[in-house]
Amino acid sequence: MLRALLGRWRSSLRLLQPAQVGADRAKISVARLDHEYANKVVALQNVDLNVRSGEFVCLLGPSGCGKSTLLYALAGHVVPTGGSVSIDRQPIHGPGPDRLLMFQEAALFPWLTVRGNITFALAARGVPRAERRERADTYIHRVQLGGFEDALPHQLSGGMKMRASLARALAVDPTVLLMDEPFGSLDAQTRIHMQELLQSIWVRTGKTVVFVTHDVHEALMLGTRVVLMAPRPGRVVKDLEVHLPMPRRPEDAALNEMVRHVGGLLREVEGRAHTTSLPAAPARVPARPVLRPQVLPGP
Ligand SMILES: Nc1ncnc2c1ncn2[C@@H]1O[C@H](COP(=O)(O)OP(=O)(O)OP(=O)(O)O)[C@@H](O)[C@H]1O
Repeated sequence: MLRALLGRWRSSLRLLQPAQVGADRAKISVARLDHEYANKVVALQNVDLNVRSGEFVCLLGPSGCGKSTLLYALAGHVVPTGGSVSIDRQPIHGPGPDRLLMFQEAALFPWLTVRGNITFALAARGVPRAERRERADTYIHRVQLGGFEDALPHQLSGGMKMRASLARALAVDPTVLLMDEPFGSLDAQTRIHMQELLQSIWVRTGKTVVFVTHDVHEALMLGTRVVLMAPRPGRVVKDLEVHLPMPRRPEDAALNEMVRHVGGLLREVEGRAHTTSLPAAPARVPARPVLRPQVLPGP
């Protein structure tokens, strides 16, 4: 039984080599990305990442490893100090309507109803008035908020606000959805519920999603890929493809075996980060760090 289980999770998690997702086939292409903040912190160094259309990529790593900086570079809110980011082979020079960034806060206008928040966003994107209400209601139902169309944000729970925010994000139909720990402030049960909801919506829409988290279980519940990052300097250390069928259940045994394994990798990264002595102003590390990936068995 145990052997069968181990066999199942091992064959479901594969180490991905950069060449396996070529830039030519990628929806999002990040090449040799560097970012150094004004205070000399090297948030990202030499990051390569290609994301295929319809992938759900989770950026996982300890605090300070550059997950958000990478996400904001994709959103166009951070202008990297080196390298390039392109979407559909078009270089990114700033924010654009093809990408939508979601945060931990639902960021709803408090004076607008749930429907009003969504129709406002649709108006801002140039959706004709006649279409806005119907489209808003479609997504309100999709996130299971039917009956709350006319509720104001203060009348909603944290999870409901996040569902409203998700409905708004989906209604404007970006090509790429960028999510920065969106469920980080929710209680454990609501968080699981939101993960299940997001999964079912993703299965249905096939959106390209890049999702930042430091929670291994969340990454493996949601991701078709988990990109493990390490800090000082921020970099990618492992790119893992997750072949577990969707929808995934939080209690699934194979998923939880995988969580234990990836959790071990994360602890290794965290351990190394803590033993690294930091100079007061971290200098730029000249070469890409030597990685010794623990190669997982292939298919
Ligand atoms: N605006 C900024 N100015 C200076 N340094 C910054 C700025 N934003 C982030 N940093 C630094 O860059 C590094 C990467 O930060 P980033 O927020 O991208 O990491 P993260 O992995 O998302 O962390 P967390 O999980 O804590 O949000 C950190 O050392 C952080 O202190």
